[in-house]
Amino acid sequence: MAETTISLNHLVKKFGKQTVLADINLNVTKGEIVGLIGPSGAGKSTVIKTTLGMEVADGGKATVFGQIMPNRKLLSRIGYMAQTDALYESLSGKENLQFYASMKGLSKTETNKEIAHVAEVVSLTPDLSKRVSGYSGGMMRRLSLAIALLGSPELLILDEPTVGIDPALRRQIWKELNQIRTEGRSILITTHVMDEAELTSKVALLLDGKVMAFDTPQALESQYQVNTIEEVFLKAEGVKS
Ligand SMILES: Nc1ncnc2c1ncn2[C@@H]1O[C@H](COP(=O)(O)OP(=O)(O)OP(=O)(O)O)[C@@H](O)[C@H]1O
Repeated sequence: MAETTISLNHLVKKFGKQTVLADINLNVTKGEIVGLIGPSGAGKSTVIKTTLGMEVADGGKATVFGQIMPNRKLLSRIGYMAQTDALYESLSGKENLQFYASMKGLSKTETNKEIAHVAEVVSLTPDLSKRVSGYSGGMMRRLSLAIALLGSPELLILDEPTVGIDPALRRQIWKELNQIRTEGRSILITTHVMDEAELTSKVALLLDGKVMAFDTPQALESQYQVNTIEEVFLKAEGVKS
């Protein structure tokens, strides 16, 4: 059986009186890209934050690499890209990467090699010496993604990594994500871009605080008798109301 990287069992999360996650069950196995989709406000970021232990669950269990989260020791094995960028704007792109590489414990040689690679993946090589305060929103997203990729983590958790990124570069980034998958590493990714959901190993559709559907894109399309994940999404939402 494939090794489980993330396992969410009956996860519950409330904010005050609002139950955002009612009963989340989801597994991500080694070498798999799992796409988390759902309407705005469905709780995708909350799933991610609870998985990482940044939010404390009100019920259920989140394990990563077989260990209950939060667990600080595991964080060095996880590359996380949040929806909001955590960048040092007075530093250059390269200095930001160097800072995060040192946080991840990379050696000087590894740091140089890794920075060259991740900057290339997100097409930031010519802009690395510029201060981040002069970056566009899309460039900041790309730098955040490059930081998450640093050190080849076994697990990547990416919250809408391709927002504000043009189609050609998006394609290049997905090429890298596929490469990561073939290396046996795992990815949990949220997206609003349904074309991207088609590229995942499995799609989890989040509705009403639950995972309403979880399967390969092809299986979901045949189950809902449609041709695209976008139609699955619309049909699932329609069935709800
Ligand atoms: N820290 C918080 N305190 C109170 N409410 C919160 C908090 N974080 C999230 N929520 C609420 O939980 C719900 C789910 O938010 P979340 O950001 O997880 O949704 P999402 O599916 O990621 O949305 P989007 O696609 O728009 O990014 C929303 O109603 C939001 O207002």
